[in-house]
Amino acid sequence: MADLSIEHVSRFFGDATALNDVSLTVPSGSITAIIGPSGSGKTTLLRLLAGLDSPDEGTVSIGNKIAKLGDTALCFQDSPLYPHLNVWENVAFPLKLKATNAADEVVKKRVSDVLEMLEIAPLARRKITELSGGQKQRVGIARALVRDVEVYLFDEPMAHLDQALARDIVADLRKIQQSLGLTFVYVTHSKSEAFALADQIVVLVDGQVAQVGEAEELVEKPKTLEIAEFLSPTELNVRRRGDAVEAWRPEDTQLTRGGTATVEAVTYLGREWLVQTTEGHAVSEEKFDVGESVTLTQKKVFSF
Ligand SMILES: Nc1ncnc2c1ncn2[C@@H]1O[C@H](COP(=O)(O)OP(=O)(O)OP(=O)(O)O)[C@@H](O)[C@H]1O
Repeated sequence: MADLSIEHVSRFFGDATALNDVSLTVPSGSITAIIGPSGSGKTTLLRLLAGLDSPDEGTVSIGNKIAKLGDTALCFQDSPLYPHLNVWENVAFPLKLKATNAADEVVKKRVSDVLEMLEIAPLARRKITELSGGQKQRVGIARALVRDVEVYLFDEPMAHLDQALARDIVADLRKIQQSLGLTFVYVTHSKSEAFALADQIVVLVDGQVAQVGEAEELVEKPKTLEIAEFLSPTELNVRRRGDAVEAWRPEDTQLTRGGTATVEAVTYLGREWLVQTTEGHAVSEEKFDVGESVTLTQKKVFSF
């Protein structure tokens, strides 16, 4: 297994620059998540890695060879499954295409193993039309993982699933990747999926790599206001003084009763309350009432 290297890759569509001089290494045997605002170039990058599109500038290589179609397996949010084939046949399909060099027994073993790992072995004989959304997506993932390739690519595979289902599948994916030492590139809108899965997270902004790091590093030391805003679970508090910008998360803001700020709105977040005041937002374990006077104390401030 070899590292995937993206070197000085740019992709233009007419006047639009979808990717601008992107360089990145995806270490073999690890998961790299690619996150970023809508339109930042995530899907464009993944299509280049899959060999479905070519860069206008730069190279994508695996080890010391330029990557080509077939070196990677791609799983989409709505992996198109063949409705006339059952689960087993759908998963075996990519291997059957190569049947000339894959013996029947090898195919059987590989398909059984993958169905087992994704906990869909009992569904092997079911028709695709008889599956739930989550089960279908497990079949789509199985059909990518059944292939023996250098890198597995995922484009928003959980986009249409509810959070609990997505969490279960993400946990299984992580287990499979770690036990087999596979290399994954995983594009997602979901920060929590990226945090749960990835060894390395790449933040793309406007077609450029804005920051690369582990989850904690990105959350605690965002390089730009845009990254801090993107990664904050709730709307950041921002103060501008000339060119200097300070920002702090509502989660890092303590709220006490009495003071110069007035509570304007209160939203229940599940376990805590988002309290919006005339002097900024705070997340509090205690409930405050609209109209109350409060004081906000910042526990951690980012300066940009
Ligand atoms: N085939 C195309 N023709 C023209 N412009 C394109 C094409 N594909 C992508 N773009 C543009 O390139 C930019 C990056 O698009 P891309 O789909 O890669 O972003 P994304 O980060 O995946 O977005 P989203 O999160 O919304 O899926 C966007 O401005 C998009 O409009």
